[in-house]
Amino acid sequence: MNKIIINIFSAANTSIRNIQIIRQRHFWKNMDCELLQPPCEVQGMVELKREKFAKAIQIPRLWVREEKAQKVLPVVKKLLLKMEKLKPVKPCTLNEVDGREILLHPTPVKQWEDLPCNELEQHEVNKENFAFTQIQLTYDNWRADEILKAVLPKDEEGLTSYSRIGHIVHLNLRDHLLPYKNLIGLVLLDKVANCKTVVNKASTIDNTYRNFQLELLCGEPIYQVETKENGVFFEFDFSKVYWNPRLSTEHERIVQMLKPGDVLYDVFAGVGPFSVPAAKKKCTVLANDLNPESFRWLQHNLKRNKCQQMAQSFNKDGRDFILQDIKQDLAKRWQQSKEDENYKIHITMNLPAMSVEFLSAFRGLFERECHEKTINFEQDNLNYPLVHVYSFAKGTNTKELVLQLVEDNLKMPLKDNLEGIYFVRNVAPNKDMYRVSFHLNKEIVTQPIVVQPEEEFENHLKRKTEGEQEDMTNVSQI
Ligand SMILES: C[S@@+](CC[C@H](N)C(=O)[O-])C[C@H]1O[C@@H](n2cnc3c(N)ncnc32)[C@H](O)[C@@H]1O
Repeated sequence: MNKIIINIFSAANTSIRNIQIIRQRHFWKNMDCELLQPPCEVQGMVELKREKFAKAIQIPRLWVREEKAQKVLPVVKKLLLKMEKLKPVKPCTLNEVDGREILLHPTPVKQWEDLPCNELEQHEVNKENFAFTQIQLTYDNWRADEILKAVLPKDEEGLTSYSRIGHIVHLNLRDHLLPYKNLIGLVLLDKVANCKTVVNKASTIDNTYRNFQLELLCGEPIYQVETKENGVFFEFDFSKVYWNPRLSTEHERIVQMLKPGDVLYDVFAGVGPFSVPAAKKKCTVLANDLNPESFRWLQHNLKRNKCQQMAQSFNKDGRDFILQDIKQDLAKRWQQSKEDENYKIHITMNLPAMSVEFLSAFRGLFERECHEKTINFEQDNLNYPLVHVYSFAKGTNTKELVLQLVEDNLKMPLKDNLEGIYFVRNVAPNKDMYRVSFHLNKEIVTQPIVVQPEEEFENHLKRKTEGEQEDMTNVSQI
């Protein structure tokens, strides 16, 4: 089953140019036609009463003899009334003659003259074949977005999107929509194909393992899902690990950079959206996550995709992973480094609220080896990893801000070794997620951060206050 992010009011995201194209092609939006909207009494409904959506309306129709139907249908195809669970063409016997009733859209067709009359008359279909007929609309005839548009307050932003993770629909409802949460859940459960569970993000992600705190809105409390991202299968318990389908494009960007034979060190691997496709691509992978549940599913997903022989997985703090496992693997590679080596080494660090703080672990990582000359840092072709570190930034000049954050934490400016700063996604109004990609270099890995005694004392105080604040508020974001 696929994960998807659905913009349920897709027209809201359609550019003006696209709307014009749609108009030229003669597609009429049902919700622009009052007659085809749900009854106005449903506006503001908090408890879902499906029967309140029943509505009888008069619709233009053509009746044609059975033997003429095949010729006539293409002539009026663009004018058909299209709604959920409604067949616009139905068998219909009139005056004991077998024929078809063709329902037409009431926006473009108000009278016989609105039809391509000349063409129709060539098929012996004329004004007598045209009339208005009554049809009964029900809750079943509208899509989820149409139902919600009719119900939710008109003066505030409606439900614009939701995420799909296997059978789970995941919402992040704004405060003004909370009174409608049960109704929204039921409508989605009714209307989204294969949906069995609807959950709402209960609060900001405020725990170490970054998994969403979920509130079950309706359906079964089953959180074990199977989903597919970029052609790779993932299984996990959505209530216990971090998974965000909105990152699938970014995962794909990184995986596309990798070639068979490359190396990936994934510091905050989660259930493996970078590591599993990389291992599948025959890269050597060292993947780590602190959350024992993520670690378990990471191992499972490597096996599930038959690539566990390419990967080693670790369940420890990211700093220890850098200081111990990345260091050991890199040291081995650098000691055995050959002239014609052409694989690349990548390091992914996706814990955007905090990843930058782990960068200091690279400073002086090989100070001793440099000093003792067990690794030759004078050689030109040393294979320095390309680090992809993710960070959030708020306000304006966000791109400059993330670079500043990286440099502040590395305590070193990025110069030629800066590969690029890339916008990943907008996380909240005024808050963006970025990737800063840069190469480690000799200065970074051989020169430790020198902390002045006063600065050390200040940092100690700062860490202490920050720690206390975090304990008190316990709030941070993804
Ligand atoms: C934002 S998620 C990213 C997961 C995955 N790489 C992705 O792109 O979807 C961050 C991950 O870091 C893990 N994590 C949090 N703190 C950590 C730490 N100190 N050391 C290692 N992993 C940590 C969490 O359990 C979570 O799986």
